[in-house]
Amino acid sequence: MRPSMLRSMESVLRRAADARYFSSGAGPERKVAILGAAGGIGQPLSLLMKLNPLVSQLSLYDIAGTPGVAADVSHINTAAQVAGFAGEDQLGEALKDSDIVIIPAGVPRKPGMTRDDLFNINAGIVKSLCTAIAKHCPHALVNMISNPVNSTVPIAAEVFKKMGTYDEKKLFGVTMLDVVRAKTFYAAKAGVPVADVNVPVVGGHAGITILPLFSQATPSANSLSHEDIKALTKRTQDGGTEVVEAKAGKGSATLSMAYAGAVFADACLKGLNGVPDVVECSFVQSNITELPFFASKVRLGKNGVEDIHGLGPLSDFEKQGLESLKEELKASIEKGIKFAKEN
Ligand SMILES: NC(=O)c1ccc[n+]([C@@H]2O[C@H](COP(=O)([O-])OP(=O)(O)OC[C@H]3O[C@@H](n4cnc5c(N)ncnc54)[C@H](O)[C@@H]3O)[C@@H](O)[C@H]2O)c1
Ligand SMILES: O=C(O)C[C@H](O)C(=O)O
Repeated sequence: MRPSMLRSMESVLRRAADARYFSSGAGPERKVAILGAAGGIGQPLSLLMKLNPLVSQLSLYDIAGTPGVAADVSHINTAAQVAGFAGEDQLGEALKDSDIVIIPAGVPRKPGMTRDDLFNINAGIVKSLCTAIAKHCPHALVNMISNPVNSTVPIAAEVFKKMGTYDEKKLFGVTMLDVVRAKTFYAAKAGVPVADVNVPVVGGHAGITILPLFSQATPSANSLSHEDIKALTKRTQDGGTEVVEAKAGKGSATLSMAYAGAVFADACLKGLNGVPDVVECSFVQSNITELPFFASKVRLGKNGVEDIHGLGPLSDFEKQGLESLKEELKASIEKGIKFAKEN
């Protein structure tokens, strides 16, 4: 038998073994903490993580309201043990021994606001939560949802550096909702089954910094015109604003974000548990461009980020998009770093 055939058989067998291992519920013990668990994203995300068989302990923290959310979710007959924690006094206990911390804490946008308008409030929230993470679970993977992600991830990195716990492989800006949207919009336009679709989304998570690479979408749809691709790109970049306007003052995406956050956390758990070839897009410390943080496909493994994929071949339209996003993304990253250094 050829070595390449042997290798691919080995990989099939490994996947089958993984599937049996996890579906039996016999995986390693994993604790997931959600900070901001009583909020619009936090509640449905708590529900979805309670349904995940890879989670053994689910720790729900917020400044208030979490005992109720935890009691409610805890009645679901799945294996994860749920505990609710409210108020700063209980933050340490909520975080202790966590493998993954998901952060949807902070204020959402109202119509007319940019994500950067949230900076003044959310930067401080993220800073204090990350300080507590560094103290109580310094080895956890951190999934940052709070906006503006282009700045909150650099803030988290600086806080961890100050505390001496920074590991760039363990800090993720959650940009999965951009991928979820790009897949949905592309499938509808191209007339292909949405479950089969893959679209990388790179850059950052705000307006033009969100760059979907439809030229790399699969299954490929040659029927789409340049105008179609431009419109799909714009809709993906404006997806958050579409929801903010439709909610008319009652917040931003919560349900689709909870779904996207749960998919991304599941990928992180699979990576930690040694499942091979887990690849998702995320905003991470990166050197694939001149910017210090950048979203692209990353392979997730036992240490968090195992590999950062390059951008791959880009269309002229995407090359232009890449150049156009750099100035704004650089400024948002620098704003986060400056805040963390000065506060
Ligand atoms: N990354 C993304 O793709 C994405 C998508 C949607 C929303 N978001 C962002 O997620 C954040 C939350 O959105 P939401 O709709 O859930 O808002 P929300 O107001 O409904 O919930 C936020 C929760 O955070 C809690 N909170 C505030 N300060 C806290 C602290 N110090 N510690 C713990 N919890 C605290 C609040 O009590 C509240 O329960 C916003 O910043 C929003 O912009 C990001
Ligand atoms: O748009 C927002 O403010 C929330 C979030 O970043 C989103 O993309 O839905």
